[in-house]
Amino acid sequence: MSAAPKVLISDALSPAAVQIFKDRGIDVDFRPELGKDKDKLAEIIGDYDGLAIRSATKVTPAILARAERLRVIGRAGIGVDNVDIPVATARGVIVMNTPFGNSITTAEHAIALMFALAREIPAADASTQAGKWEKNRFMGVEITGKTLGIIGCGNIGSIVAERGVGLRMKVIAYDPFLSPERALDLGVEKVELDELLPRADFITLHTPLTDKTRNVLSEANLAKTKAGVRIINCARGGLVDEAALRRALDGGHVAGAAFDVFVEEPANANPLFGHPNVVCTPHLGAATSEAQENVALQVAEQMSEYLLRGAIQNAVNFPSITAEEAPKLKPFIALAEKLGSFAGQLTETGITSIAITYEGTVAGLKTKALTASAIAGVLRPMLADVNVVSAPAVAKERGIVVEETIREAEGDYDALMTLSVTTERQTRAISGTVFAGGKPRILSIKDINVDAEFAPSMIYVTNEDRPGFIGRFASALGEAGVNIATFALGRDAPGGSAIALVEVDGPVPPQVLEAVKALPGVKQVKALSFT
Ligand SMILES: NC(=O)c1ccc[n+]([C@@H]2O[C@H](COP(=O)([O-])OP(=O)(O)OC[C@H]3O[C@@H](n4cnc5c(N)ncnc54)[C@H](O)[C@@H]3O)[C@@H](O)[C@H]2O)c1
Ligand SMILES: O=C(O)[C@H](O)COP(=O)(O)O
Repeated sequence: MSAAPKVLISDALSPAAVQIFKDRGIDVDFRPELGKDKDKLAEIIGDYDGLAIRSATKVTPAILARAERLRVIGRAGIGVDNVDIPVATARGVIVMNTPFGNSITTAEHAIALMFALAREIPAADASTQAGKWEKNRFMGVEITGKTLGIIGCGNIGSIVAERGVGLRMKVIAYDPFLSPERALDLGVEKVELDELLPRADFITLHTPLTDKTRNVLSEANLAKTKAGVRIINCARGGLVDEAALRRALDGGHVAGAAFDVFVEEPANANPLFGHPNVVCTPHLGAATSEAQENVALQVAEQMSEYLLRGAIQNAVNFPSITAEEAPKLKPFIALAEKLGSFAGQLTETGITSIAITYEGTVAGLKTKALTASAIAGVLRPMLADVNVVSAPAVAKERGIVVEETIREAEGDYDALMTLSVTTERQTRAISGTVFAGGKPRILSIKDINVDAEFAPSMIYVTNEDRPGFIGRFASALGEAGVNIATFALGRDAPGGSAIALVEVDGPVPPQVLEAVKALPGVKQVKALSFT
């Protein structure tokens, strides 16, 4: 029996996660202090199959380089900007998050910060508790009837929008991906950024930090805002130019700012600190017991399902596969991998494209996962480290075009998969199916029908279809002491091109291949191996 998978929790997750892992039979180490100790994390990460994190753990290329066993990173929360996704993907590590578990809590924090700004609650609280009773110092603004401008109206932005509507605000939103129907449903007016900036009394940000959203509130855009605007950022540091915002606050154009997230975190110093109209919290957006319980339970379940059953949910670098789909996919993943491996082992020049056609029942499965497996199979003979997660990215990086076609069953088989690999010299196609019992089977090679199973040790021969070849071929193997286990033959036409696919017991010595190659009519000979 193989050893139980091992998971490291390197961030302050709810202990509920530990219990889930234990209940599922997974070994778990709860070391929340490691999120801040990258050297120690690098030292021990090589022992783990899974890593569960929040935002304190930075999963850098240096950490990933030491993570030899790592199969999955689970983010108990939404933002995965603390994980180097391309490097994780290239190393075949699934990265999953919990996209909804803390949305309500974070939206509530944005609303709480909006009220804190409108009524200067933190400053009034400090003054009152200092015994000052400054009743005339704090003059707030009403929320009702004000315009709330939302930048990024996804999960959290939408909840903020609903709350804003409930507070009798006029809600406008800038989000290129917000459909007019969804805006109507939410009671939100969809606007362009240049319209939102001068209209909003309160602006709240709810986009991820990307190259497009970085500094969305730049100096120039801050200058376009309405005088007296109040700005709330509960999404990510870097969406607002902090230094420019400080100048706008000092100059009085911006009336207040409430920030939960900062360019540098932990934010021990920041340009916004010390301004009387600034309210700050230390990245508390997701910090409620409800949200933390939600994300911890969810991430532990998702990681366990992947490590134990191969089910993939909420991965940011691989298509989802449910626990029900995983066993149905398994034999086709093996078929895709083996078809790819067949083509990959025969390929000697640069690959320009890989095309996969799915016919019949297999077309209804998660073909993206099958395609990824086929690509991994093609590339592995050349790049040993590639796996099903990293393969699509590796192919893209190498300029290999990947095409997927899905169609109804046309031939004799309920499910048929055909893989064509085009190189600088030729296109080679191979088809297969899965027989009862889950066994992958080859059905045709280069449009020639051949019926064979994949075996650990095989010899593939293409030759001219002439009398006497089979006898000479079998004798060559027999004389070299190579025992034939199964023998599959095919040809396109009498006297045309023929194929022999032979399963042998044990590895094939190179001199045997040479001897076969020297037989009359032989065009190509190759030893293949399928594990
Ligand atoms: N402060 C916290 O503790 C906390 C907690 C949870 C989430 N967050 C952060 O909140 C952010 C939003 O989370 P979500 O769950 O709503 O994500 P989401 O993916 O559901 O929504 C993001 C929205 O931003 C939109 N968007 C993308 N690029 C845009 C652009 N250039 N301009 C305008 N809109 C754009 C998208 O279309 C999408 O609708 C994430 O960055 C997340 O990490 C912070
Ligand atoms: O993206 C998120 O989910 C939030 O930023 C929460 O981060 P945290 O888990 O570190 O509180």
